[in-house]
Amino acid sequence: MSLFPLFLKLTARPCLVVGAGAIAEGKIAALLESEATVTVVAPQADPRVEEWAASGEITLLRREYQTSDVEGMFLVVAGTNVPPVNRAVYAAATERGILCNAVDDPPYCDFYFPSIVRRGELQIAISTAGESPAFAQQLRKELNEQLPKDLGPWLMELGRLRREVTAVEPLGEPRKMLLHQLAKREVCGAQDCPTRMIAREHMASIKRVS
Ligand SMILES: C[C@@]1(CC(=O)O)c2cc3[nH]c(cc4nc(cc5[nH]c(cc(n2)[C@H]1CCC(=O)O)[C@@](C)(CC(=O)O)[C@@H]5CCC(=O)O)C(CC(=O)O)=C4CCC(=O)O)c(CCC(=O)O)c3CC(=O)O
Ligand SMILES: NC(=O)C1=CN([C@@H]2O[C@H](COP(=O)(O)OP(=O)(O)OC[C@H]3O[C@@H](n4cnc5c(N)ncnc54)[C@H](O)[C@@H]3O)[C@@H](O)[C@H]2O)C=CC1
Repeated sequence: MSLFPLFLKLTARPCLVVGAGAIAEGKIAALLESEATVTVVAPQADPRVEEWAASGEITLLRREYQTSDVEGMFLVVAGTNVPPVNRAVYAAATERGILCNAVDDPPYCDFYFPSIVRRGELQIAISTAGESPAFAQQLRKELNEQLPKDLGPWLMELGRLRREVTAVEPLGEPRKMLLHQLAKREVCGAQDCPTRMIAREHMASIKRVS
């Protein structure tokens, strides 16, 4: 199987989660993290899901799923403990061209959830295409141990510098080389960091010329 990897922008996109137990809860948390507009339908909801509903972070429909729930959705996750329900959700979504994941039921998934290592805006998503979710999880833990803890703030600063550079330096080889230089991670303070000094000098020389 050859899966296509991508990172979706879900901000304000309507997403449906069917089920509100332990498994659904993790999916809802991930969708909220991506700023999706989340509707959950389930007769029984775990406490954390009830909290999200009470604080207005999600819309919770306290009843059994019905086919029309998928109407207008961008993405659907079927995470009940009743496989035939999950499969019916998948069928309804598919009929309407909506992507769906029936949790832990690969033939009824248009996409799989990856294992994620995260540092701020940096995300490393691991997929084994369902060959071994346990291995995906173990690799996540290994990478998490190895990656520096402060990569998130460092990347934010790098992004800010990159925007400064791209605002003044036109597209081309010198700009590319400078950005590669900046992206080399040095263990040093922000002010005396050689890559930042290079950037500062370069920006100053651009200003002197113009
Ligand atoms: C295909 C996929 C579809 C999907 O659900 O998206 C799927 C399917 C199945 N998982 C099963 C079992 C387990 N899943 C986990 C854990 C995770 N499973 C996740 C994703 C995926 N799981 C998708 C493929 C991902 C990939 O391989 O790249 C992760 C990465 C993300 C997430 O779930 O959000 C998350 C780790 C997150 C993390 O910690 O980083 C563990 C580990 C544990 O629980 O300790 C076990 C037990 C050990 C084992 O089985 O390996 C079973 C058998 C169920 C049964 O026994 O009946 C099936 C069904 C089947 O294989 O047929
Ligand atoms: N909990 C776990 O650690 C694992 C669970 N799974 C599988 O994931 C699935 C879900 O597990 P849990 O979240 O633990 O189950 P759960 O029992 O905690 O929650 C099930 C949820 O589905 C809802 N539901 C049931 N019928 C429904 C319907 N007709 N319409 C809408 N909602 C409905 C319930 O109200 C409840 O909110 C199960 O198939 C389980 O086998 C797989 C691996 C691990």
